[in-house]
Amino acid sequence: MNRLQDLLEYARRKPAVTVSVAVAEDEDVLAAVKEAQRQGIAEFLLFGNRPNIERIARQIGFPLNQVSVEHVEDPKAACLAAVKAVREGKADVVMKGMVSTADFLRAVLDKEHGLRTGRVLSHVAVFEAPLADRLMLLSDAAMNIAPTLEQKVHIIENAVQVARALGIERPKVALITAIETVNPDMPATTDAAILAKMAERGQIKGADVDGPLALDVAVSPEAAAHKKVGGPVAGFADVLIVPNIETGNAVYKTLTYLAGAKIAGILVGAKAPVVVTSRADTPETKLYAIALAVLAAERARAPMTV
Ligand SMILES: CCCC(=O)OP(=O)(O)O
Repeated sequence: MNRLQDLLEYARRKPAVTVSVAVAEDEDVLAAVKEAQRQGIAEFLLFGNRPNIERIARQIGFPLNQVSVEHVEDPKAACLAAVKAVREGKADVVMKGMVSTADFLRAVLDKEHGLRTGRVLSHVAVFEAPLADRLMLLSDAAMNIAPTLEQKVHIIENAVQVARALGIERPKVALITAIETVNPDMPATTDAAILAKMAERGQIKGADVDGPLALDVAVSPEAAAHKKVGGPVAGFADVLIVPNIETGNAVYKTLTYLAGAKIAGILVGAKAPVVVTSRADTPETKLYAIALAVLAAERARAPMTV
């Protein structure tokens, strides 16, 4: 797959999954739901304020006759109800609606009703940037605040799993930092060097992993040549692993708002795929994220070993 459009086409060919949406009372969320349903990608269970959902649906010309709507007034309770629908087997995927990521994730991580597996959960965004010739991945923009070295191993593994599901056989993973040398005053560079060595020694499998690499060197062969940085990843990274949530979230939103990129984001490592986009993302972005969740749900049924 080279374009997010390919992802949509893939999802259209698969049997529709059921998506439970937490706090669905939002025009862009419902526009994405409407389009995903029209394209036969997914069916929906909506949780949230029913009168508001019905009003917005009317405004955008979306008859709700094929959608289940459950009235849950309180947004946090709506998140929990949407997550529980997955736990109870009524839905295959849960999706964040018009609610903060923190409130939504609290429900996903709920000890009793949540979707924890014991694995590290991480956010993986797939993006199509106007100046790139391929799909690339970014992690983690939304879940892990300041991951430890061990958590970074799992973040890489989760991203590699998604990359391979997209058809990137052996992803090139760049560990993003500010510089290309190890500086003990910059812990992200020492972590990157350790992770690169771990991959070299087979402790991280299925990918070429290199770092520390600054973003320009990771994605631009010209920048890599100019700075004389070699290696299997420099200039051709498929996956960008950032050191913390601030970097990830800022890159995600820079791609969206300043670079004109298309983007799709989900959480990996839970019992089921979890669609996590920004509240301000467009219906198109939310639709791509649903399609990515379809791919992840499909792969969960027939897992690939990394
Ligand atoms: C993947 C981005 C998550 C995020 O930042 O969500 P909000 O913009 O809704 O806070």
